[in-house]
Amino acid sequence: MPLVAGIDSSTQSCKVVVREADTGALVRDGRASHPEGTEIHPDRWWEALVSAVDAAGGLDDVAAVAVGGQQHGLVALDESGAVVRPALLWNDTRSARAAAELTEELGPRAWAEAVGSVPVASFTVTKLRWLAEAEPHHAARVAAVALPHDWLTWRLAGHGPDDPDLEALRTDRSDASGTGYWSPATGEYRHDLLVRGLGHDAVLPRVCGPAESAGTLAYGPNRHALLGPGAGDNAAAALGLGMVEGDVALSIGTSGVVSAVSATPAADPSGSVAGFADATGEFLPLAVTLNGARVLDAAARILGVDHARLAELALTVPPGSDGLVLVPYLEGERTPNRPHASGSFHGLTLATSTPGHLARASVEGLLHGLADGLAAMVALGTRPDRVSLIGGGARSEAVRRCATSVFGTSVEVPAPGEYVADGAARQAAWVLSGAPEPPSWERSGSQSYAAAEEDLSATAAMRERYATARDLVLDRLGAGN
Ligand SMILES: Nc1ncnc2c1ncn2[C@@H]1O[C@H](COP(=O)(O)OP(=O)(O)O)[C@@H](O)[C@H]1O
Ligand SMILES: O=C(CO)[C@@H](O)[C@H](O)COP(=O)(O)O
Repeated sequence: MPLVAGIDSSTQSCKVVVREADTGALVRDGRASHPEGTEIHPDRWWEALVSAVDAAGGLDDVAAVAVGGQQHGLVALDESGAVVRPALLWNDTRSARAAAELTEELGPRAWAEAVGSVPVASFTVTKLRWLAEAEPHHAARVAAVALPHDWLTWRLAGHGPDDPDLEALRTDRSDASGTGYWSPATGEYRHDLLVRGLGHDAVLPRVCGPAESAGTLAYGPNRHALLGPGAGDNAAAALGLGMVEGDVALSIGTSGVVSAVSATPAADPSGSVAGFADATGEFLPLAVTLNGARVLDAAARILGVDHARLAELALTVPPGSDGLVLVPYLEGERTPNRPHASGSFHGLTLATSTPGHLARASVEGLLHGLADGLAAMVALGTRPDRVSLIGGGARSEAVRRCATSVFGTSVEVPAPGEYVADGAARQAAWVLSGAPEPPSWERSGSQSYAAAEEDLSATAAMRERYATARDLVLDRLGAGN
């Protein structure tokens, strides 16, 4: 039976799965860490990919490969195929002023109509404007602009400084829709918006269809495997989960993401919802926070405990943390657009000054950010029939249980796994099959967390208290200068 590989080059690590193309059965997997930071040379991603592939037993026997990846990161290439400067990642907020300028120039409604989203600092077009203003010598050298997954796919096809064919760059609809210069509604690039950011035109990766081959692998001895077009990580996760309309995914990775499959493109002039495309030919409106699982990492660090103990502590305290609220803007925030904000605890009393309260308020704070995102999606027409929790943070028992009270609904927790890498593998199998639909792969082992009566009765008051606290935050010292 042929094998396929799926790769997830995400913010904190690279993960590889090798699966049977027909059944989706897991054959082997591997992972490797990425360095910390919001500015990373793409060579570090390549090195991690090579290590993760080695850990997964190599790619010699696979018939197709696809790459899912963190969205938006700016990979600027010169004429010789060299990377012009380290990539600015989706969670690098230095382009916040450029985002505000660009939004003001056209107006939020025009941006939403043109490209489905109002650009915030995460979007590639704002990073290009920052580059043009702050490092004009680098901007002048830019001959092509790619995203993390486009660049890795290009490298897997054997390109790079030794074979710098910029015209061979490929991407897909889902990741192109996070650039700020591609329209999910028309399926066309807006080179005028690219020029508005960068100051001049550049080669952009050709946008492949959902199951179109992006070329052939040139990695080690394997020169015959097909390359899939890849996808942005959220669209890859949707494919890995087999999401259909009515499914909402809450992903708690480095980012917090609420996403839902839709048959129509979204265009939200308020900027809360990004109107992205998915990896199957449909659309994937989503709302993203900068503060996902790292809020849990920070709370565990403050308390000097590991994740398991953090969860135990959190679950000693009732829903609503007796009024203690964390506004979790530890990295600034993207939804709402507050790139310079810092985090704040509100409602501290002698009674709430306990490790348990701090733990539960931290878990609830990150979930409130996602609940606000879901509310914005619902206002635009999303119908959440089933809510699933994925990403590293979903491994926490406290996240699972607190989610029922913050969201006021039951949640599904799919069996712990690498759904972005799985989605990339499923895309690879789809490309290999040449069929009109992706292969149906069975998924088992979901757990259901039902909302208890006392959880549900706390929801409205908690949401209201969070909404009051949400606006009472200080900017980070020195931020925005
Ligand atoms: N059991 C756990 N409880 C809470 N957080 C966890 C747990 N396991 C992993 N994490 C957190 O999940 C994050 C990594 O999740 P992942 O989805 O792989 O992120 P990304 O895709 O952004 O690289 C890390 O911040 C890590 O600390
Ligand atoms: O910016 C977005 C989507 O718009 C993020 O979802 C990134 O794509 C990073 O994802 P993770 O590494 O947190 O999974």
